Amino acid sequence: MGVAVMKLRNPPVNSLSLECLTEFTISLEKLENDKSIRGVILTSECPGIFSAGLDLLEMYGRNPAHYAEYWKNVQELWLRLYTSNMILVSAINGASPAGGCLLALCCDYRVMADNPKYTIGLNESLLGIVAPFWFKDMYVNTIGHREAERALQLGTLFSPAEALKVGVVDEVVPEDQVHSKARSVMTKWLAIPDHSRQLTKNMMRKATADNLIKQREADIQNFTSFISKDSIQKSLHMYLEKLKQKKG
Ligand SMILES: CCCCC/C=C\C/C=C\C/C=C/C(=O)SCCNC(=O)CCNC(=O)[C@H](O)C(C)(C)COP(=O)(O)OP(=O)(O)OC[C@H]1O[C@@H](n2cnc3c(N)ncnc32)[C@H](O)[C@@H]1OP(=O)(O)O
Repeated sequence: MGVAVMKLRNPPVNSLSLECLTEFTISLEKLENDKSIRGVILTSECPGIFSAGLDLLEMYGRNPAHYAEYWKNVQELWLRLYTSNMILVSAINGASPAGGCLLALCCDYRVMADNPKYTIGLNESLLGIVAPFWFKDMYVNTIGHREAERALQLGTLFSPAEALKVGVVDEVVPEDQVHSKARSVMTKWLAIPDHSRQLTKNMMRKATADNLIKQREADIQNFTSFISKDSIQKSLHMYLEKLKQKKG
């Protein structure tokens, strides 16, 4: 039926390393150029994790040129996903913090597994960093200004039930039904003529995408100088240590 399934596979936690981001963007571009493909189901092959978000090791202890290169690729993936002409449905089968949530938010419809261990949200403030304005814009577009304001400040990671209530996801289903539900949602969306759906999607999303397009270079510079600060590097170090200690 012209539907591709994209499975994120970067063990152990599907963090979005530079290599992973680049491969993702290229795959997406290929699908976009394949006229037989009308829809993509985005999911994960890592058990219990949709995506741990941006790779912290790409943003910690590197040089400004690396940060700039990394951020350019984060922007590129986001622009491609958010403005895709294809129908994107995410089958969220695990934890989905920060950049993981961003991937899901780019989709036209989000189905999440009903497992309270899985959480989703833009938790950047918990790491001592700040969600960029275009993450924020997409959050506001999805859940409204007040909910986004609160969730961004608190870095809230929502359980599936909470995510459904606030509108971060569209549906919560038993874990073993995430994929079948994503497929049935896709079937429904495929019934809409592409041209009218695409023009409508473009109308809804263009201003948000253009907001980044017109200041891409400045955004890269902002990110690079922000992430290079000693205080921010210290926060990231502490967060990485906390992740390590969780194990021991
Ligand atoms: C004002 C100007 C503003 C300009 C903008 C500036 C800045 C904004 C920049 C960026 C926005 C950031 C977006 C992000 O996405 S940041 C990443 C946020 N992600 C997280 O907080 C998730 C952290 N991870 C977890 O919570 C857990 O790992 C998990 C995903 C719930 C999985 O838990 P589990 O118990 O299964 O695994 P472990 O915790 O043991 O992890 C295994 C292994 O993976 C490492 N790891 C986890 N997450 C990441 C990651 N995101 N990047 C890199 N590495 C990660 C973890 O440390 C373990 O490593 P180890 O070596 O110990 O095995």
